[in-house]
Amino acid sequence: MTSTIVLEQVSKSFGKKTVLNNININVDAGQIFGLIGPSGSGKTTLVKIIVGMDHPSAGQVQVLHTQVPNLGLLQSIGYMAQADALYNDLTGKENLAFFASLYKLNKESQKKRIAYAADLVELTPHLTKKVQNYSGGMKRRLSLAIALIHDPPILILDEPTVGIDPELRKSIWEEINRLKNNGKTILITTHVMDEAEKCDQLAMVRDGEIISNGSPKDLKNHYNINSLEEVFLKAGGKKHENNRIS
Ligand SMILES: Nc1ncnc2c1ncn2[C@@H]1O[C@H](COP(=O)(O)OP(=O)(O)OP(=O)(O)O)[C@@H](O)[C@H]1O
Repeated sequence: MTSTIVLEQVSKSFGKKTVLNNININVDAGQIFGLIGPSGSGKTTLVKIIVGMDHPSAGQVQVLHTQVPNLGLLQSIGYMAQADALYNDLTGKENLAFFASLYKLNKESQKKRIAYAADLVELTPHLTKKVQNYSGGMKRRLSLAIALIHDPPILILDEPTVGIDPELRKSIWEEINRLKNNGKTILITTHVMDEAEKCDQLAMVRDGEIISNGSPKDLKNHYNINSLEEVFLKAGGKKHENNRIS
């Protein structure tokens, strides 16, 4: 298997506060990799470091065998941040077109990709409305569509389904699986344990450290319990053990 995202001994401090401590991660192409952990555990900081928006205080990050940060890599990464970065004065379609042009898609591909991405997140009927009139969930959906607009091989999604209703959440997950089957690498952060179940590999983050990792099944077998929720609670109490289990 080819590793498309590799983190080696990544640490990050803000002033005297260490928020990530010696993180090692390998994500293969065609894999859904889930980062799960409580609020404030360091998931977003980790994701920003992978995208190149933040620098680690120590350690190395490579995406597609290229050292991060690298401007050229942005073309290969679809990033959905936790806070929506949208232009409120523009319509949904204009937002999509703006990002498509940043990625230098030609007119024909722009049209196709906008139609695909808007349809995926069920925003087609709302494309001509200004984003300032969108609900919170619609903004999240537009952000997801933007992350997908240039058909990148790597998708990094920071809590993509927060504020999205269960039916659409289901269809988004179907699409995430389809993308994975097409060889894309998907790294996702989530608080939702039934979403964690859908990942091929998980890393549980707590207080800036990976306290446990492996497939959902590995994690459950290791702790001899049936639900990831319980694994999470149990693993949290054993922070200092070496919990590499696969
Ligand atoms: N720019 C910053 N300066 C100082 N501290 C920061 C900064 N960014 C993040 N932190 C701190 O780093 C820690 C990890 O934050 P982070 O946002 O990565 O957590 P998270 O796991 O993504 O949380 P959530 O699930 O709520 O999004 C927190 O204690 C946060 O306050």
